[in-house]
Amino acid sequence: MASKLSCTDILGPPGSGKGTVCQRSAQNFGLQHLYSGHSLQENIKANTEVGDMAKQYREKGLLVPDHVITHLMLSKLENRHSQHWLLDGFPRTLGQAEALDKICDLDLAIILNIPSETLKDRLGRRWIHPSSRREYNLDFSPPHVHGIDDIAGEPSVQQEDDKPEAAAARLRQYRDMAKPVTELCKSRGACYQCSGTETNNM
Ligand SMILES: Nc1nc2c(ncn2[C@@H]2O[C@H](COP(=O)(O)OP(=O)(O)O)[C@@H](O)[C@H]2O)c(=O)[nH]1
Ligand SMILES: Nc1ncnc2c1ncn2[C@@H]1O[C@H](COP(=O)(O)OP(=O)(O)O)[C@@H](O)[C@H]1O
Repeated sequence: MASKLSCTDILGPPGSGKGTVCQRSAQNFGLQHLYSGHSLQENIKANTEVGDMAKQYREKGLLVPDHVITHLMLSKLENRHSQHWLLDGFPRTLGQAEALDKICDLDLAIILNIPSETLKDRLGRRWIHPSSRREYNLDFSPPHVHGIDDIAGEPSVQQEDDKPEAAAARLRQYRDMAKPVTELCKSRGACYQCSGTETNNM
């Protein structure tokens, strides 16, 4: 039987800094960063069937159905078997975690615990250049000119699901879904919990 994949998982609510931590870790340790939000965004851009469906869920701040995201993510993981993966945004439900568990040995789960007021504040200040997905934060990593992407010189925008109502729905959903996922990850590998309000100090 083929050996299982090897992966590290970064878990946390929307705005907790998963993407920021993953970008730094992928660069510093040569890991392959796989980000579920980005994979869905690629499909939205390419107008695929998955993309059309994902767009509707995203705009309301809802998770896309398990079978859709699981199929998308597992097919990417299985394509590059020799790689050590750094997973960002997946799994988010127990169903996703169980599907991943069948093909992947979890080396480490890093869980980001950030106070909800900080999360709301960060999401409200996150702006994105749509075509490159470059991210800015009005305090933490501001662009040179407000609302303009530093490299393309084009407008950056606030995503629909970072606006207050959708962001609040996403945070509520995370609270409802996260516990069994973190419990499964804890039972499988080393688990490191980071708490605080500053990514640079975690
Ligand atoms: N003020 C502040 N903003 C941060 C910090 N760490 C990350 N951010 C910003 O908060 C937002 C959410 O971070 P991100 O890495 O995208 O989180 P994710 O949604 O969990 O992937 C982004 O706009 C980041 O630039 C921090 O320590 N302080
Ligand atoms: N593992 C997942 N399961 C279901 N939906 C997902 C998953 N990952 C991303 N999504 C969808 O994409 C949206 C944006 O996710 P993401 O870009 O990871 O946001 P954030 O960085 O704010 O946590 C989610 O609100 C959800 O609709």
